[in-house]
Amino acid sequence: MFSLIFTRRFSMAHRLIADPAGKCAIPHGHNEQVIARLQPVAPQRLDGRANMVAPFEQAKARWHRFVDDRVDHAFQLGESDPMINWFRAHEPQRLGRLLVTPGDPTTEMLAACLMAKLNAFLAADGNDLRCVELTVEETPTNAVTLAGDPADVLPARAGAGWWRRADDSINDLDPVPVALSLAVARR
Ligand SMILES: Nc1nc2c(c(=O)[nH]1)N=C([C@H](O)[C@H](O)COP(=O)(O)OP(=O)(O)OP(=O)(O)O)CN2
Repeated sequence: MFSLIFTRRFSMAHRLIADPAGKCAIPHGHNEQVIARLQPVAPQRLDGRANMVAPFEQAKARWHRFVDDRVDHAFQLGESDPMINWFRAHEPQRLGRLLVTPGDPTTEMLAACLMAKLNAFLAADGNDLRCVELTVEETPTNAVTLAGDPADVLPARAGAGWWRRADDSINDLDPVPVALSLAVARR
């Protein structure tokens, strides 16, 4: 069966606090790549005319828009990271730029959330493609690949978070009242 493979790069920052003594508990950033492998839900022949599984531009447009507009330059934090409350108190207008995960935002967790999100987009668009494998290259020397169903590897308590919704959300934080965020932005 054919696979369509799309790569997008993005910048991010995160910190991993499960090991409070680890070097990764200090916020730091990476320039990463996400590589998605898409396959048709059912095997299909080339039609002998256009001979495409799907036009590249059509298959990747929604996904790359999400990566560019929402994942790029997001700050990734675990749901119980106290820095979330810091943003609530001091920069609520930036809460929407926090990508929040169940537990630490490791490369494994990001791969599972991004793969689930991409499949939510594809299903909602009525697309006959699904992401069957997704790789996040955290650094030029470290990468994580996930194949299969992200629901099988996400923590059992994770439930239905932003990664299951076909929208631009990257967290499930309560929305900040507009008046408050404008007031803080003016400070
Ligand atoms: N299984 C995982 N292990 C680690 C992750 C991860 O997401 N999954 N992440 C990190 C940190 O983000 C760290 O920034 C990267 O770790 P490290 O390999 O130490 O990075 P370096 O670039 O410094 O590696 P060198 O090859 O030694 O230069 C840690 N672990």
